[in-house]
Amino acid sequence: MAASPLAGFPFLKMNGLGNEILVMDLRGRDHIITPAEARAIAADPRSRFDQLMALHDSPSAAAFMRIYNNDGSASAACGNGTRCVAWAIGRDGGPDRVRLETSAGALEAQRVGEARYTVDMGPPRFDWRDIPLAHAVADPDAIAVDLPGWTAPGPASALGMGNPHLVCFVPDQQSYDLASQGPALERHPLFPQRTNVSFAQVLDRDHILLRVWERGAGPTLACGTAACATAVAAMRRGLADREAAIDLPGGQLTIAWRETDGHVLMTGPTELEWEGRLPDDFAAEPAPGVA
Ligand SMILES: N[C@H](CCC[C@H](N)C(=O)O)C(=O)O
Repeated sequence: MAASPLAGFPFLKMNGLGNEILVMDLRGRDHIITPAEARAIAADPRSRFDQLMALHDSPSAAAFMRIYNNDGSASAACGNGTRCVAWAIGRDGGPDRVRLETSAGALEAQRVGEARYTVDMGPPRFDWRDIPLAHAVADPDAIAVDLPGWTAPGPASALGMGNPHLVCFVPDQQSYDLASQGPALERHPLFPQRTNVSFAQVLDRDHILLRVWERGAGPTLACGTAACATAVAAMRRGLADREAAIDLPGGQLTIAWRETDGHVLMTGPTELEWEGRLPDDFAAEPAPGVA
């Protein structure tokens, strides 16, 4: 098997509140990581990730980001990963403010501490075609998500942050096991591209407990776009003010839904764990019939 153009390629192993992020800078290269390569990289404990952030050349930003889940699927948004990319571009005297392009639009990240960033994640998407949903719904905040043998705690919210989100509000996290319902809800027929699944417990108008089953990655310690989606859904329901602290298993994000332009601002930390290289004999055999 021919050596992959990724053989020996460097990476940064980072995390955003424990959400495991790999950053690979492919700017100046013309290789686009395939789903099979992403899965092979994730399968190696030395380069494991929840999401892989691949940086490519952009005419209008520091980089265009291709985002991969560890199942090889693509996403147009990753909040924790975006903070990590901003740190990587800004390290060693780089810029404190970084513009990044994605297939869902441009993002601006601003350093607000040594390894802490505020990212303008853009506006939430409520139109069914932008989330996306399989069809129009009467009320995106009244989605019935009962499953065989499981009664949802109430009507859920469907919205997008460049990626799809289903937010279920629960009276207490202890009595709802996300791991048992996550896989089915991720594949809820209303979501043609699957969805990220959030169980949110509103503690106060500025404080929400959140657990997330991520599309293409399963349970993670934190999910930035889910924190954005959950905060917006709570605000739309009148359960939270325009800024809230979101407590995830990995730590806390602050989310603000700005009145002036409707953009969602996410603030949180980044962490560099190690710098590594893919094996010199790295190769990924695509699954038969799959790219
Ligand atoms: N699993 C998500 C992408 C990563 C989102 C999450 N890690 C974040 O920090 O926003 C999706 O397929 O839409």
